[in-house]
Amino acid sequence: MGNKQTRKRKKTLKAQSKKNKQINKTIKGDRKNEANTISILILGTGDSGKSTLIKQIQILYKDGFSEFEQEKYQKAICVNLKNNTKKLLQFCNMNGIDLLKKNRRIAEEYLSNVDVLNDSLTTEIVQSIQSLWKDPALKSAYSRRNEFTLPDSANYFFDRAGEIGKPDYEPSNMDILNCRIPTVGVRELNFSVRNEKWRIVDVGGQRSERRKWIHHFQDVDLLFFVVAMSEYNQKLFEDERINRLQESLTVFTKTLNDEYLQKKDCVLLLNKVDLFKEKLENFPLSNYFNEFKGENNFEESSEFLKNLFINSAPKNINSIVSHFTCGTDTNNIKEILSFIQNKTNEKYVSEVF
Ligand SMILES: Nc1nc2c(ncn2[C@@H]2O[C@H](COP(=O)(O)OP(=O)(O)OP(=O)(O)O)[C@@H](O)[C@H]2O)c(=O)[nH]1
Ligand SMILES: [Mg+2]
Repeated sequence: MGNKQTRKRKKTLKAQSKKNKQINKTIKGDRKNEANTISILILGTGDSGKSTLIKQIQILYKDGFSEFEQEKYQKAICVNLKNNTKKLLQFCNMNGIDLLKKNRRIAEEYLSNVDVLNDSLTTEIVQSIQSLWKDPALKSAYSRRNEFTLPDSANYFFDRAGEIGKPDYEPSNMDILNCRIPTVGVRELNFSVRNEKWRIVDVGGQRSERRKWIHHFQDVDLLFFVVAMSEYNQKLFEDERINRLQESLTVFTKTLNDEYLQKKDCVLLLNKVDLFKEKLENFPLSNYFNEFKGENNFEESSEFLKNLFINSAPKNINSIVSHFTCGTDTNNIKEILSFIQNKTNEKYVSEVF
């Protein structure tokens, strides 16, 4: 009896020890993988283009977007389209911008009847949106969008309202890149380039999200800081008294001063270069930044903003390089990521691998 029990115990112990060995092997494997992975953390204020970069990585180095994601973006695109129409109409009302006579009733009905979140995008709603978007009043409100909060891609979707309203509409990659969904929480993406492993972490950039950033500082190899250059004439969504680019600069300096980020390498992505170029024609940079004394052209204005950030970078970081980017342009992002990957590999491959 006693012998039988002892044999049973020995068998259990042996099985346990085998299991422990397996667990240790897995942990060791994970650690090895971790050590071989280059970790990037993307920071920047809300709406600067951080998640758009993650979407580009999905397109470039993964299999694009899953069915679940496509459905999520399709819903968001419809809600944003309805909501942005409402925002433009409200701005017209508040600022005494008169619509064409034929659109006044459409606008009234839209404002009182359309439930942005719950109504589906019917043919009738699409027709109203198309008619309103053609109205010079809405175009005028759109050109003054720096006075209120409207996603940068609103016009892209207004122009595609007919397509979006079709029952079999499926968002293209370009639609998804342009779709705005503010990030809440954290998203991590692992990907490989030429057999090298990378991990990229995307966080929310709005004020309420920033206190979560610190939890991700410790394991960073490379920091991306994204700035929307085109924000120079916009007010902050969270506090309309504050210039958005000024907020970005404050966050940049304060964050890079953190003790955990000392001696880190930073890539400054000066994003939304397309919108920046477009805006300069009507909104010279000197109207918003008194210190800028240059000519109102892209070269001098962009150089000023670049230096504003580079010169404000704390001395304790290891290195900082900058790139002008257009987050929605896949080729542009591919080129810049390849450049960064080559440079980073030169540094980290010898250290990490
Ligand atoms: N025109 C243009 N639009 C851009 C560019 N980069 C990003 N966008 C758009 O800007 C909007 C905001 O981009 P996101 O990537 O969601 O911004 P984010 O930094 O992740 O914002 P949070 O999640 O709130 O922190 C989206 O509608 C993008 O399509 C760009 O270079 N040019
Ligand atoms: Mg985001």
